[in-house]
Amino acid sequence: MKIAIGNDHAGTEYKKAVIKHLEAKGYQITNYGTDSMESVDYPEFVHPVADDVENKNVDFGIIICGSGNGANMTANKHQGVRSALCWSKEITALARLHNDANVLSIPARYTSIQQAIQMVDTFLETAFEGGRHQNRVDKIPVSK
Ligand SMILES: O=C(CO)[C@H](O)[C@H](O)[C@H](O)COP(=O)(O)O
Repeated sequence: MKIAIGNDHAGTEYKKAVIKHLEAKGYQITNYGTDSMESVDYPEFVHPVADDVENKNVDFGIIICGSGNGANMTANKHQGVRSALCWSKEITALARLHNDANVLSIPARYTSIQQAIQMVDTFLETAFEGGRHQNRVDKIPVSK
C-alpha cells in the first residue's frame, strides 16, 4: 500500500514517527516534507499529497499541522480528496467507515505521537462501509 505524507513545522516530529512506524510495517511512503522545524506554510506541503491522492498515485494521504485545520482545508480543495480532521481512534474509524476518507489530517499540537500512530493504523486498516454511505459520499462533489 502506497501512502503520501506532508506536514508543516508543527508536524515534523510526528511525521518522522509515523514514517518510521509505517515503513516498519512495509508501507511505501512518499514524503513531501517539510523535514525541518523551521516555520513553513502548510499548503506547500499538503497540495502534493492531495494531488497524489486525487490522481490515484497513492492509496491514502496523511497530513499533519498544528491544529490539523489548515492542512485539512487545503487538502479538501482537491475534488478527488475527502480529508478528515481526526483527534481520536473512534473519529478516525468513522471517517473511513462512513465518509470513505482518503486523507487523514492530524492535529499535532492536540494529540500525542502515540495517539497519532493509533489513528494512522485505524485509518489504514478500516474499510469503507458503502451502502447508504456511498449515496451520501457521491453527493459531496460540487458541480462547477
Ligand atoms: O493551519 C494551522 C492552524 O489551523 C496549523 O495549526 C499550523 O500548524 C499553525 O497555524 C502554525 O502556527 P505557527 O504559530 O506559525 O507555528
